[in-house]
Amino acid sequence: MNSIIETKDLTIAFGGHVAVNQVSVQLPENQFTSVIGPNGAGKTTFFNLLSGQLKPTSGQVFYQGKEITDWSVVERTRAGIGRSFQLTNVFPNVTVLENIRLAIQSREKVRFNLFRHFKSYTAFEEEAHELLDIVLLDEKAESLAIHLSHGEKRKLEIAMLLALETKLLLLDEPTAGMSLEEVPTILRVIENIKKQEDRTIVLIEHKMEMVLDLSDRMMVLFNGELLAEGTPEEIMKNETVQEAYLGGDPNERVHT
Ligand SMILES: Nc1ncnc2c1ncn2[C@@H]1O[C@H](COP(=O)(O)OP(=O)(O)OP(=O)(O)O)[C@@H](O)[C@H]1O
Repeated sequence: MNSIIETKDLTIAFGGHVAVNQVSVQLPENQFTSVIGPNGAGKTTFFNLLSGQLKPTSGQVFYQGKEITDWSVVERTRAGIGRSFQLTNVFPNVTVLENIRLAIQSREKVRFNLFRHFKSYTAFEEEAHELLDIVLLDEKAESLAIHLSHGEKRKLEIAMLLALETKLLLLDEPTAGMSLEEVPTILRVIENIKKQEDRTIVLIEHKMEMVLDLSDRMMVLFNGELLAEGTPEEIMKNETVQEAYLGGDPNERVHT
């Protein structure tokens, strides 16, 4: 199995506090990996190190076999690493469809060269509808982005990542702040993306039970360290994980 991203002894310290401590892990291509761990375990910091928002104190990051430790966020984005952010590139007073179309257009502009023809406006729109279908948002295509619910905004954010042809989607707790009714649909969106070739999802989730069935792999962070990595089954059986994360009770899956 090829790894899309790999870290070697990845470490970052803020002052005296080591937030990510010597994490060495390989995340396989075209799989869905969830990153779990209690508050302050270092999950978001680990993501920031993968996306380039933070530079490590020591250690390395490799993407598709190439070392990218010193690459900027922009370089990583261009290479296909996309981090979900709170809709910083979304135009609130523009329709959902237009937002996606503009993202596709900007992607094509970056790639434009003499040997490639620009896609037509209709082709952009068709692709935008396809992406909205994947994130279960096509019925809101004509709504202004500003009018979307919290959950719908998260879906739009994911569609934007897809529009930019992101290969590695780093999703930081997409279910956070969602209503109970919205949570299952975001999980269905993840299932839809999993069916696509050339997409790898790595997702931070606080509640292990939420992603247990969907995950191909899981990695558990605890106090900045990688406690375990493996299939959900392996993680559930792992005694260190049970003791540290689940308080020693194998039936107690949910961390709150
Ligand atoms: N910029 C920073 N400066 C100082 N300390 C930081 C900084 N960013 C994170 N930390 C600390 O690093 C540790 C890990 O934080 P991080 O946000 O990565 O954890 P987390 O697992 O994502 O937690 P949560 O589930 O609460 O989001 C915490 O103790 C946090 O206070």
